Amino acid sequence: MANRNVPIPRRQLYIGGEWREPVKKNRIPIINPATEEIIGDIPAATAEDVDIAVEAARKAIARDDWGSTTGAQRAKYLRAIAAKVLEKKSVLATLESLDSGKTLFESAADMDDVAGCFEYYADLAEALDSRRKTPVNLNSDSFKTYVLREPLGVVGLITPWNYPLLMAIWKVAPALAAGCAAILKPSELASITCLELGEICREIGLPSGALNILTGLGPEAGGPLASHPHVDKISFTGSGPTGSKIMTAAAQLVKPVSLELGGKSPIVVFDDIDNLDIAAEWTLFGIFANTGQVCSATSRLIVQESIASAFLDRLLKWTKNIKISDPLEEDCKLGPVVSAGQYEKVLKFISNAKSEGATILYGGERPQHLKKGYYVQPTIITDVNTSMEIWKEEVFGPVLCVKTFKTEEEAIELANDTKYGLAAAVMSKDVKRCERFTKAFQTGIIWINCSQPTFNQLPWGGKKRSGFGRDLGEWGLESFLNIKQVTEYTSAEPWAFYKSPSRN
Ligand SMILES: NC(=O)c1ccc[n+]([C@@H]2O[C@H](COP(=O)([O-])OP(=O)(O)OC[C@H]3O[C@@H](n4cnc5c(N)ncnc54)[C@H](O)[C@@H]3O)[C@@H](O)[C@H]2O)c1
Ligand SMILES: NCCCC=O
Ligand code: NA
Repeated sequence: MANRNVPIPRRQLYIGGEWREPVKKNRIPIINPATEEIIGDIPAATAEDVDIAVEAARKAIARDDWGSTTGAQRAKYLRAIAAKVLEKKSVLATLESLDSGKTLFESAADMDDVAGCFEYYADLAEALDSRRKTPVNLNSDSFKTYVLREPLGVVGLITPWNYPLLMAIWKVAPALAAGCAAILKPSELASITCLELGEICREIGLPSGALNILTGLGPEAGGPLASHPHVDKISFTGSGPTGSKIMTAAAQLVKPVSLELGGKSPIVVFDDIDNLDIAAEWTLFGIFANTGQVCSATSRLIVQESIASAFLDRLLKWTKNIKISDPLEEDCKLGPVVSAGQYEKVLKFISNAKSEGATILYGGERPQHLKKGYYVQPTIITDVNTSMEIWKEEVFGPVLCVKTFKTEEEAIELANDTKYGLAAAVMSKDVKRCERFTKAFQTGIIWINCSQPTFNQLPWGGKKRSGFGRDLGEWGLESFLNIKQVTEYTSAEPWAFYKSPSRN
C-alpha cells in the first residue's frame, strides 16, 4: 500500500502568482472517498475573488512578461511545468487518489499524461511562432492581406472531478500555449492537485496572473466566472445541466463557450471477432476503468445475438477477477466512486433498472468486504429495453447495460439511439464493416477494436448533447486563438467608388 500519510497541503486561492485567502474566508472539506474521512480543506472562492482573479489575468496580458511572449518563450514555461509534474509525480498521484478515489496506477498514469500534454502544447506553442502571421494571396494588385493568430484573451476553464488534474490540463496547457491568461475553476469534489499546480507555477516562475486557480462551489465560483464581462471565453467540461447553465450565462454577453459534456456511448461487438477474451477485456476497460467515471465510457454493450451468451460468460469471468480495494493498494483495479452523492446516484440507477424489469446479471451492490467508502461493485445489467432509464441516461459509475442485435442495421440503430454523441466503439475483424460504422456512428470519437485509448494529438469532443468544440490536438490550441484578418490597400490609385468633389 502506498503511503496514505502524504500530508494534504493547506492552500489558498492562487491569484496573480500568490496564495491569497478568499475574501469571505470560507473553506470546503476534502473527503477521501475510500474512507469517508475529512482529510483537509480547500478555499471557497466567491464572486469577489473571481473579480480579483480576472483583474490579475487582464494585467498579465497587458504586461510584456506574458502578453508579449513568443510561443517559444511560453514553451519553456510549459516544459518547466511538465518537468516539475514528473519530479513530484509520486506525491501528486497519491494526492489524486486520496482526493478522488482513483486507483494509484491510474493516478500515476494521469500524471504522465499531464506532463505529456504540457510537452505536446509546448511543441505547438513553438510552432505557432511561424504560423502567427499567414499571408493570404488574393491575386490582387490593390490589396495585401494576411491572417494573424492571437491569444483570445482571458479565459475561464471550468473542469470536473473524474480526472481532476488531467481534465484541467487539457485546457490549461493549450490556453497558456496560445498566450491567454487563464482562470481555472476545478471541481469542489477533487481540487487538491489543481492547487498543487499553482505551487508548481510559482516554483517555475510562471509570470504572475498567467494562470489563476480558484477552487470553490459551482454556482458561487464557476457561475460568476461564466458571466464575467471581462472573461473572453469559457471552456467547460462537466455535466449537461451545468453546461446548459454556463451557455445561458455566456449567451447574455455573446461569450464563446466550448462544452465537453457527458455520454452514453455504445460498444458494438460482432460475432466475427477472433478472440472473445480480447474483446471482453476492452469491453471491461471501456466501462470499469476509473470506476466508470469517464465521459466516454462505453456503457452500452450491443452484442450480436449469436455470441451473446458466450461473450457474457467471458465478461463475467473477467469481471469477477477485478480487484476492488482501497485505491492505494497494490493491483487495485476498481476504487470507490468520488462522493457520497455519486454513490447514492449510482445505486439509484441500479435499483431503478431493477424496478423497470432489467436483470442485474452481476454486482449491483456495495462489495461485502468493504464496510466503509463509496464502493460499488462492477455491475452488468441485461434484459434492458430502449425505454429504460439505464439505457438512456449517463450513470457515471461502473454500470454496463447490455442489449443484443441480429443485423448490422439493427446495431447501428441501437448505437445511435441516444441523445448523446461523444464516443462509440466497434469490435469486428471486417474492415469494411468497421468503415461503415465509422461513418454511421453519430459521435466525435470512434474506437475500432478497442475502447478509450486517448492521445494528446487527437481532437476530443462530441456532437448532439455531448457538446461542441474540441479539446486536445491542434483543435485544442485553435480554440484559444483569435483569428484576425488584416487587409491593406496597397494601390496608389483612388478607390473611386464616390464621385470625387475635385472633379465638380
Ligand atoms: N466530454 C468530456 O470530455 C468530459 C470529461 C469529463 C467529464 N465529463 C462529464 O462531466 C460530468 C461529471 O463531472 P461533474 O459532476 O464534475 O460535472 P458538473 O457539471 O457537476 O461540474 C463540473 C464543473 O462545473 C462547476 N459548476 C457546477 N455548477 C456550476 C454553475 N452553475 N456555474 C458554473 N460552474 C458550475 C463545478 O463546480 C465543476 O467545477 C459527467 O457528465 C461527465 O460525462 C465530460
Ligand atoms: N481518457 C480520458 C477521458 C476523459 C473523459 O472523461
Ligand atoms: Na474528494
